[in-house]
Amino acid sequence: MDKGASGESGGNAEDPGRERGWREAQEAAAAANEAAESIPYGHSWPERHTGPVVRRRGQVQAGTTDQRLLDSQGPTDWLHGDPWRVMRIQSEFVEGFGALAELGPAISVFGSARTPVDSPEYLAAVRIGRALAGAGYAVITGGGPGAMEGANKGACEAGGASVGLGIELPFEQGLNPYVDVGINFRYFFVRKTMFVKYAQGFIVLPGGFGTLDELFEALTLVQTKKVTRFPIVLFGTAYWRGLVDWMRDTLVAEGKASRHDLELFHLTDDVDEAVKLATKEADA
Ligand SMILES: C/C(=C\CNc1ncnc2c1ncn2[C@@H]1O[C@H](COP(=O)(O)O)[C@@H](O)[C@H]1O)CO
Repeated sequence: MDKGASGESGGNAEDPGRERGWREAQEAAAAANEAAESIPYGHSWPERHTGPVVRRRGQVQAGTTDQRLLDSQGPTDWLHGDPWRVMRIQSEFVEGFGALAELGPAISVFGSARTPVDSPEYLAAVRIGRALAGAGYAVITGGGPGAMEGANKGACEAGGASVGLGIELPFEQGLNPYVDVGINFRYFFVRKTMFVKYAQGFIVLPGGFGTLDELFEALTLVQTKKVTRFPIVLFGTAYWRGLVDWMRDTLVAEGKASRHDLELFHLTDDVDEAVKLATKEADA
């Protein structure tokens, strides 16, 4: 803001009428300020409302939010504080919702970032992406390499919508070249909301911690009925068998999950079956 244009006081030296009007407005604002801070609503304590926040007694801050915004030239540590982070988090939701709201039916495909390009798993991801595009579904991945890239490649080459929801990581990777709509997120939890909110189901290829995190987030959401009608397909029976056995023989056997929870997901090695299972609720 160019404060010099109207002088340091904020008045207008070339136009005495405007200068007087401005000063009167300032005085009225100051009086209102003071009144709000001293005897509001008949109470005897100072009170100030700033949006939904009420401050009373010693917690009342001087000035108004606008004043603090426009006058501030002080330290910049607020840039790194939580209130500012909340704005960034909010803006990530806004950007994500804005970019994906009109995507149409979609399936999120997860899998290892380390799957080699020349592996059967990469090829399976390509085939899954292609089959989903052929069935009229957009493919949403984490936008990274490996299985994510395979699924985006299949979708992109088949003319489908290929979406990558990237994540800021210490080792910068960038979105894979087959992503046609890409969003880079700072926050995992915002990104995870998008995977669920804009997909009708999940297909999960073999993967590590990141993939397991996404799988168990989805399972928890379905188990707790936070999402309904949301198929989860584990692709690669040999890879997932050990985990499923452990769920049955340990989790369920020791009463940490119900027998019915094992019905919250499907297991297959067949691309067409994976697509059919993942899309069945949306097609129903
Ligand atoms: C590890 C390497 C690159 C990481 N780059 C990633 N880019 C985007 N998304 C990622 C990345 N790494 C993990 N993810 C997310 O987790 C899932 C895969 O994690 P996993 O531990 O490999 O199973 C994946 O679905 C993403 O959403 C260098 O190769």
